[in-house]
Amino acid sequence: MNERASEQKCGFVAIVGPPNAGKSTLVNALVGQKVAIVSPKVQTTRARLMGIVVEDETQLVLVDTPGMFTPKKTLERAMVNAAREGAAGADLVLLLVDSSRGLTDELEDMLRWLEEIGAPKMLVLTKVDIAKKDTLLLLTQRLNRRGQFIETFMISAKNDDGLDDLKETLVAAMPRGPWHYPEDQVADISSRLLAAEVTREKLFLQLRQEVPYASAVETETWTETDSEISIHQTIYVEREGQKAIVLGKGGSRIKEIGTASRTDLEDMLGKRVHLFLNVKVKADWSERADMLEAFGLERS
Ligand SMILES: Nc1nc2c(ncn2[C@@H]2O[C@H](COP(=O)(O)OP(=O)(O)OP(=O)(O)O)[C@@H](O)[C@H]2O)c(=O)[nH]1
Repeated sequence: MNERASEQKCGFVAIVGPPNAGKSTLVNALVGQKVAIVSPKVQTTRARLMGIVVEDETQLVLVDTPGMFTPKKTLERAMVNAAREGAAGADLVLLLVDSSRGLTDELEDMLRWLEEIGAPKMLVLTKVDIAKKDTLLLLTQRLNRRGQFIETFMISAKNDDGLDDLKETLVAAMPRGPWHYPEDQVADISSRLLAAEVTREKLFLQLRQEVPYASAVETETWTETDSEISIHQTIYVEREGQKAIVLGKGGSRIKEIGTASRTDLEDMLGKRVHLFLNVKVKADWSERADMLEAFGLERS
């Protein structure tokens, strides 16, 4: 422990909210680099990921949770559990609500769910850059009427609006205590898992309809020198037809996915990356405990 340890503050902030509310985008913006994957499709985030922010003597551990929804399959149950665990152990819970969308049934379910969580809660209205003023004000009023939130913020992660204020408030709310992570650590998932998530983000960005939801990515090997990293990943899909879609005509789609993922990985890792992608059909991957564990999720 260093001599500043007695002045240190550290706490966990759970980021919860309906699918697509902008949770991962906020985590990345506060951390200042990409630690969570983002796409316009709902349910992109599957595991519980942590982003770590240091501000003077305070370490904020942001727990990015999957968007909550009604689970049907094993994979979905594991995602909902990951969100619940993230909120249960937190010092503070931020409910993120897409302010361009208004009050939805999904949000109502979530408000009821939050009532059972003991930690103090703050409301964060996201995407104010695309919200209508009337919708925003009405939504704020209706959500605050329930008396659950100790503070309300309006932010646009896209325009960097309201983020400093939010960060300052979070820092002030953290309890005294030693840091949980080394000073230079920005995420608590392994590089292998993060690399798999980056490729999965490209599947979400480049493929339509059900294919991204039927896909999972595993990093199989990782070989690193001072200047280069060789990564082999397997993309699992559920059916032959989906494999053909991921590969594309003459392998063109998988090539594009690989290039996009490699470019991001090189930026994130600061080294030259050689990325090798392989596609396999495994019909039941989302029901198999061993596979969910390999993708950073535990079975419910
Ligand atoms: N206009 C605008 N779009 C935003 C903003 N923040 C996030 N988005 C977009 O909203 C979409 C969803 O963002 P994510 O950060 O993936 O949302 P999420 O809540 O983590 O989603 P799940 O993984 O489904 O739980 C993406 O297309 C983002 O680019 C914002 O401040 N303004």
